[in-house]
Amino acid sequence: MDPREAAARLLRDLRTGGEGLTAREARRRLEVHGPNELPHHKARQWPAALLRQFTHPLALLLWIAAVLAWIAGTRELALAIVAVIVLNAALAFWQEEQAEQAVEALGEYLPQHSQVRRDGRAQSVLAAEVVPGDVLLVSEGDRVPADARLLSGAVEIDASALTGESSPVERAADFPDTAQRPLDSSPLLIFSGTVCTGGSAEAVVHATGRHTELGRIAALSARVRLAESPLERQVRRVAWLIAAVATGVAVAFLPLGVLAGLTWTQAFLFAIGLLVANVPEGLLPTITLALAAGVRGMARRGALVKRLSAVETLGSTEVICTDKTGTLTRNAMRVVEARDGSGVQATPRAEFAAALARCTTADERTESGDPMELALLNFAHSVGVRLDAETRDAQRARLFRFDPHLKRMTTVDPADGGFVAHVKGAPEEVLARCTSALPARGAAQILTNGLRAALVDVVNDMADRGLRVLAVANRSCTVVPADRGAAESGLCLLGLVGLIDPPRPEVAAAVEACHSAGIRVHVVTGDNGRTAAAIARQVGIGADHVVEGTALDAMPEADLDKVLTSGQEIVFCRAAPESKLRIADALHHCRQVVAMTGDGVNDAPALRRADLGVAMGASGTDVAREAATIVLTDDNFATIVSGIEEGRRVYDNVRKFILYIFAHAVPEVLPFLLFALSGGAIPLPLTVLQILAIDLGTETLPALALGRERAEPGLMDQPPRQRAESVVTRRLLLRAWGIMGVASGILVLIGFFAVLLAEGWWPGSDVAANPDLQHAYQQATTVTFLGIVFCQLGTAFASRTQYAALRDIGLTTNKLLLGGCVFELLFAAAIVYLPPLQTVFGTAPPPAWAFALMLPFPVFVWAVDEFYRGRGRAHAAARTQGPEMSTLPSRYR
Ligand SMILES: Nc1ncnc2c1ncn2[C@@H]1O[C@H](COP(=O)(O)OP(=O)(O)OP(=O)(O)O)[C@@H](O)[C@H]1O
Repeated sequence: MDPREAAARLLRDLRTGGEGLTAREARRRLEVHGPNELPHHKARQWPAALLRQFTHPLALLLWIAAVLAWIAGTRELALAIVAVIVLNAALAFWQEEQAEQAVEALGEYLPQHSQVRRDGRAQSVLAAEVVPGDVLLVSEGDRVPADARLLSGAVEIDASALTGESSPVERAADFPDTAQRPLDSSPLLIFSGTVCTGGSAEAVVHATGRHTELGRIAALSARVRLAESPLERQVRRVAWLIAAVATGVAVAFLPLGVLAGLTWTQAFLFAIGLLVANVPEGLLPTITLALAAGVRGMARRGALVKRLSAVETLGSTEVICTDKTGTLTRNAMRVVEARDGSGVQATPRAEFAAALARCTTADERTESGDPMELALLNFAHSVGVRLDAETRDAQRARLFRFDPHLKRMTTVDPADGGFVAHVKGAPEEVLARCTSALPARGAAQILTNGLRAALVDVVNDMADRGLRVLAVANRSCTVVPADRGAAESGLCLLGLVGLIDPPRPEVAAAVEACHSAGIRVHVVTGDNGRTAAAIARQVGIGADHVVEGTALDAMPEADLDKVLTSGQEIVFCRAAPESKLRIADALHHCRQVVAMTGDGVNDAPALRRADLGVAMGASGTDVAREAATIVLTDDNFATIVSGIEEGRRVYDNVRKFILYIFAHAVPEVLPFLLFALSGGAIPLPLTVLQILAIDLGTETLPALALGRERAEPGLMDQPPRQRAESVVTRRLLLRAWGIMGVASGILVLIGFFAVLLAEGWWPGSDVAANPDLQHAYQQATTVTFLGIVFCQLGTAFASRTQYAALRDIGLTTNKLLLGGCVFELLFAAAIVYLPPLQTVFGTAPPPAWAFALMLPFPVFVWAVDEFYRGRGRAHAAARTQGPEMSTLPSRYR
């Protein structure tokens, strides 16, 4: 079948007609052709993904270490390293699978719908259920769900997803078709994956699912991999840095170890151990998983994130530019006030109500269409005028759609042998085109300057009360006007309507949360400045400055930058769709991280330009959803704020486990330094395999559990993180190494020496030569090992907060961490008490009193850090007594 053959033949070949299929036939075809989806190619890729885990550079470093250990004759160490590689690869593979699943599962939250004609009427069906032979109704903002051939109408199509060509192309049912290949563009065909950016058309579907052009291309191209986020990139860099330092330390240890009395082989093995222990190979997948968990958390709260990196960007959001209708307000419009042509409150005359009933594309019966137009239809109905949508559309002679630049819409309808143009739109636009006005009673009067001024006052008064005001006008004509200009001139003002759209109840609290989190909220709307400012103030947005669209257009870049960095909250009103792009651009230039909402086709460029494009899932167009990074399933402003909180929490948690993992470095390296610096007079307090047991065994689960920590109190009371700030800060290093690391290092050495000295050891004694001392030495290294495990328990609890006190979050609130600690202790006990493991790890059960000595270790390590954090809070509180109180985060107060 050739989709370019004559329409009638194609319809016959597809066994359908202009009225579409019956629902029953569509169901049958769905059975035959399968769902209109592209096949997932997930499972086939896993061997490659798993293999990647064994061959990434850090793993290769470990392989080299294993081979060297094997050559040096220590099979045990070589095998242990291979075990480490395998375990890590398995864990990383699992973590990445989880992350991918989290992102893939998002599709289920937001199924795409398409308009088709079935059983002779238009209806919305799941895009996955569109079948060949369906008649599609495509209009502005829709994603084309399948390959189809136009039957009537004309559309503008953005085919960039398919062809890479960025400028939209025209497609019309009545264009002559001279194209060579379909994709280059027969003017009659529209393809799955492209989007309609203007116009409307009907088209019959001829291919679905993998039989579409998109399906053919998708089958050829490999799966898109998760793009690396800046955080992951940063952490990768940190991981490399640490690997380089570990290698450096290991190489430096070689001569030092030999000088201290080790043989070259021993020193060599030791160096390898140090290297293996400190290469942070598990760091990256753990972070990917934390981000993916964040994606899941956000999806539960109604924000679908399309890229992992958006989680962290959300956390650093500084400015939100939001729409008004539907996002701040409920989008439940209702007419509450009507005025006649002279501005006096009155019940509308028949002409006025007829204009409302005709100048619309909404359908009251099916409740489809613009909510504002539905509210107007409802109002017309309440004053006695009702017109069924099909008759209205059939009678209409001409439609000039609502244009967001012109802010008005017009229909030309038949009346008394001639025609009437019905116009509605923003009052200033309509008034400027009126020459007369019709009062509630009597004949039309000339629209004098005095009356105009009075009407403007009335509009302002209504807008100040938060009402959206529309002016309605008409004009009789004998023939259908040739163009928009002719239809919309010399009008007679029929009156004004005021619509109320109450704010969403949860928005005020969300705005307040933004303010305490140091985030500014600007409103960008096509509505009147007074209305927008009134609504903004109702929900607590400052609206310190109102910028009209025309003023914005005339504003030089430098002035716009100044306004945007002034710290004020701004209402941009009567904004053209392009204004959003300009604002996004300016904020980007001022290096402010901006989340920008949008729902229309025209918003797509701004959504792409903003750091975070936020599209409306319920009311937005497919085009906006495609361009955005985040889709709100409930269109609610408050959901953005929940997303920001979630983003901050995830980022904080990444820091928490980096802190925890870093803290063990000091108590592990200090013993070696001591050994080397003492020239061997002090025996090595910790063996290589014991280090491996800590880093790659006991610590893994508590670290993962920290990635799931709940939000810390005061999280939303601090200013946004700076874009340039690294995930590893100086404060983090101070806490990890300088505070908890040093405390742990001292404690474990106390334990080690206490056991040795108690058994009669003295510096310089040869522990290998004396059998009694040999056992004491094994017990002492075991105490070092256990000491580190105990200290890390304290570190884990201290790492749970960055600023807050542990009592503020509760000791037992992270159940996963409690489980992780139990695992840590059981693992350590197995290494100390199970005979086969004793042989491998060189451990011996220490005396009971040593346990009594170690018991307070966790509390001590936690307490030093608690004291440090407490002092930080006290300092900040003292500073906030100063004049800059309001600029400091309240978590310090
Ligand atoms: N269907 C319509 N017919 C006629 N005029 C309309 C229509 N919709 C909106 N207008 C007028 O155009 C103005 C801008 O509307 P538009 O829908 O572009 O604003 P918006 O930016 O979406 O507003 P908001 O931020 O409130 O969602 C409105 O204030 C109104 O005066």
